[in-house]
Amino acid sequence: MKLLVTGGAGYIGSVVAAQFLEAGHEVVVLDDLSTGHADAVPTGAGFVEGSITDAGAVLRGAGFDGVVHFAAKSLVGESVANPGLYWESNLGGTLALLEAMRLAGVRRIVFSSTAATYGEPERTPMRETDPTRPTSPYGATKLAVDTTLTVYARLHGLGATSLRYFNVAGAYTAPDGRVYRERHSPETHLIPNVLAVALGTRDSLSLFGDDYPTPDGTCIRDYIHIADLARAHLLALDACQEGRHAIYNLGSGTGFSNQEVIAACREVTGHPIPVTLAPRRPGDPAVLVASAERIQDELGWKPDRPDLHTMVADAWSALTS
Ligand SMILES: NC(=O)c1ccc[n+]([C@@H]2O[C@H](COP(=O)([O-])OP(=O)(O)OC[C@H]3O[C@@H](n4cnc5c(N)ncnc54)[C@H](O)[C@@H]3O)[C@@H](O)[C@H]2O)c1
Ligand SMILES: O=c1ccn([C@@H]2O[C@H](COP(=O)(O)OP(=O)(O)O[C@H]3O[C@H](CO)[C@H](O)[C@H](O)[C@H]3O)[C@@H](O)[C@H]2O)c(=O)[nH]1
Repeated sequence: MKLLVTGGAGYIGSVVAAQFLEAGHEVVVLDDLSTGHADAVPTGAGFVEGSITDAGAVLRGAGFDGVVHFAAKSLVGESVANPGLYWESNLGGTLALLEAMRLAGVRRIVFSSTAATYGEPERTPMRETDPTRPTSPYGATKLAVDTTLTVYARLHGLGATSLRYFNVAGAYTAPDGRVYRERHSPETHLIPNVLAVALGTRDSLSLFGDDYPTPDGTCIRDYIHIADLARAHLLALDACQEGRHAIYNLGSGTGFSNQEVIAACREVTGHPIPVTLAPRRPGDPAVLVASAERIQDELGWKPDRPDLHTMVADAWSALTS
């Protein structure tokens, strides 16, 4: 297939683009480099520097079979401070992309949705049928795109899949030896921030809260290895059916507390990793753990690397090699 990968210069999009190339597909990356890096675009992919609002010029008459859509603003805190930017980029940008697809006759899309569409969970593990009450504009814009995809599938015959990622971690080494790793600036995610202390680029890890109703008082999250997550996109694109919008959670199904993550990082790096207790971060639910049963049942996906130690070790070796 000939595929457009929006956001393919970012952490997740670059790995998925690499895996699609490995599987023999033709890939063009569309990325405005607002948070991504041109040198993350895999060798062999075409690259257009630009916004998803200009997707029409790329798609028109070019024979694309599908779009894999990662391009988005994705910082919860920034979305609270500047919701307009999130509605404009995430919902407005995606509407422009969907219209460009409709006009160019491109019939399949796989979309990066998020656990943040659910908000505070009513039960654990979380299922796709659970209520969606996002607690941030970021989660709300992603949910609005999910809803729009349902409508485009029903009214315009689009084949759409939303993958609701939980906490993506680790690094990917492609068969050609190239290493893809997380490079956000600012970095808000826990594992890269903990590893930055071991690397010496941060003095200590600010731990946001230790008074949550969990066994050790710190938040619990469901980490999924970037290689496992990326593989799900290939299955999802193959399974897209015109007129149907499917939604799948993507997590490993096991929760680890922030303290357990820090302990795993100490073990992998051999560094004591000093921690400074900080106030809770607004909007952080105590526990987010996925039920990934639906994608296991319907697409046959299951994680090969659910072990937290492996994710941390892969992230660490990508940082230090
Ligand atoms: N990292 C996670 O744990 C996580 C969890 C849930 C969902 N997601 C979603 O996955 C996707 C990828 O996340 P990531 O961690 O790789 O982020 P990232 O910031 O590394 O990648 C996003 C890419 O999109 C590009 N981009 C942003 N807006 C654009 C626009 N308007 N036009 C063209 N390109 C644009 C950026 O330059 C960047 O290369 C996002 O949609 C994010 O919301 C990520
Ligand atoms: O320096 C840090 C960074 C994070 N944390 C804590 O570590 C946990 C995980 O935080 P992350 O920022 O790594 O991940 P989130 O669970 O907040 O968010 C991620 O997963 C969400 C869904 O679960 C959304 O999809 C979101 O886009 C994605 O970044 C939270 O308790 C957070 O407060 C710290 O204590 N210190």
